[in-house]
Amino acid sequence: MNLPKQVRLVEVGPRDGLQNEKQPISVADKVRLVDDLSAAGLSYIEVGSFVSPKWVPQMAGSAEVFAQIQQQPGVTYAALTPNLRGFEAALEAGVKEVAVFAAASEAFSQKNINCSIAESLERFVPLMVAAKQHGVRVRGYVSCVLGCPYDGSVAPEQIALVARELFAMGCYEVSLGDTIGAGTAGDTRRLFEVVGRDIPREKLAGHFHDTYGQALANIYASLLEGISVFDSSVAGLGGCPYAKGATGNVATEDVLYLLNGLGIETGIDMDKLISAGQRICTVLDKPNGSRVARATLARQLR
Ligand SMILES: CC(C)(COP(=O)([O-])OP(=O)([O-])OC[C@H]1O[C@@H](n2cnc3c(N)ncnc32)[C@H](O)[C@@H]1OP(=O)([O-])[O-])[C@@H](O)C(=O)NCCC(=O)NCCSC(=O)C[C@@](C)(O)CC(=O)[O-]
Repeated sequence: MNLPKQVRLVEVGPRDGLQNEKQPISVADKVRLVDDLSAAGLSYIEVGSFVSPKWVPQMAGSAEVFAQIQQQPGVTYAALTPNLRGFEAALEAGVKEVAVFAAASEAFSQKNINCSIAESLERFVPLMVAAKQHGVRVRGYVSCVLGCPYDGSVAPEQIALVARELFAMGCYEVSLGDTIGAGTAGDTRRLFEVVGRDIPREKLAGHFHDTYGQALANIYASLLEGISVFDSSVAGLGGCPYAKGATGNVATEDVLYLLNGLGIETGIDMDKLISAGQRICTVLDKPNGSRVARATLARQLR
């Protein structure tokens, strides 16, 4: 199978990456991160989310972040919205693209958004109607596609079912999330093989957490299945508040290194990306989760 010539990276660091941080992060630092990422050539950045501040306190300042970032032409700045209320808040903040998120497992759906899968899909209907009225594009997520922290394994057919529902209600793309980062390359190929029977592969994306160190192998397996959109987080920031022990998303720098080595175009500048990641790690006072960034920075110090 031919690998795709171009890949789009969806940078989720400012949202998925920071949502789990316990320490307060200033709006200025979040804004700087988003601006650094657009300067590095990322064309899609998930900036924040409009969810209950009681559930995810770190995302409470998302409207201020949207107000202060320097929006660049050609860059999509998106927000996560779980319901109509979140969508309306995002709209008020000037957001032009949102994402809805469902789970493939009942237990995770309850823990994450306090309702069943069916109820979550019902909640999205008025949001989708409002999004259409306002010309806002909606991306979809399905969590727990390679295992659930509460229910264990989830059948690919169940994931296909939820993904089909999201398409049917108007999502233009659905990202399949290995929330706990436990999947293998074999699981990944089977997943896209099953989900890809009903949904064109160019409308699917991969979202891999790196808990078991398999994310790059899973991305390569996805490329072999014809997937060309991947979510990643600068410096490997993150973890999900409702998936204990799950580490961050695969680091954007590491995915870029893989893609550069395969001669696949992304339009991203590695040096600027590494600087962006290192800067936020300094702010958070935590080690850089990207192996490529660590190796590059260590070489520069020699
Ligand atoms: C969905 C709810 C709101 C349901 O929460 P609920 O308690 O069932 O809802 P509710 O309608 O009863 O509302 C409860 C309170 O929240 C308020 N509320 C209601 N909606 C909003 C809103 N949009 N924005 C702000 N506030 C809101 C509402 O007004 C009320 O306030 P109170 O009267 O108690 O003061 C809640 O469960 C929630 O916010 N969950 C957050 C989930 C989340 O952000 N999880 C992390 C992101 S998902 C993820 O990381 C996975 C992903 C996407 O990356 C892919 C992967 O890796 O798998």
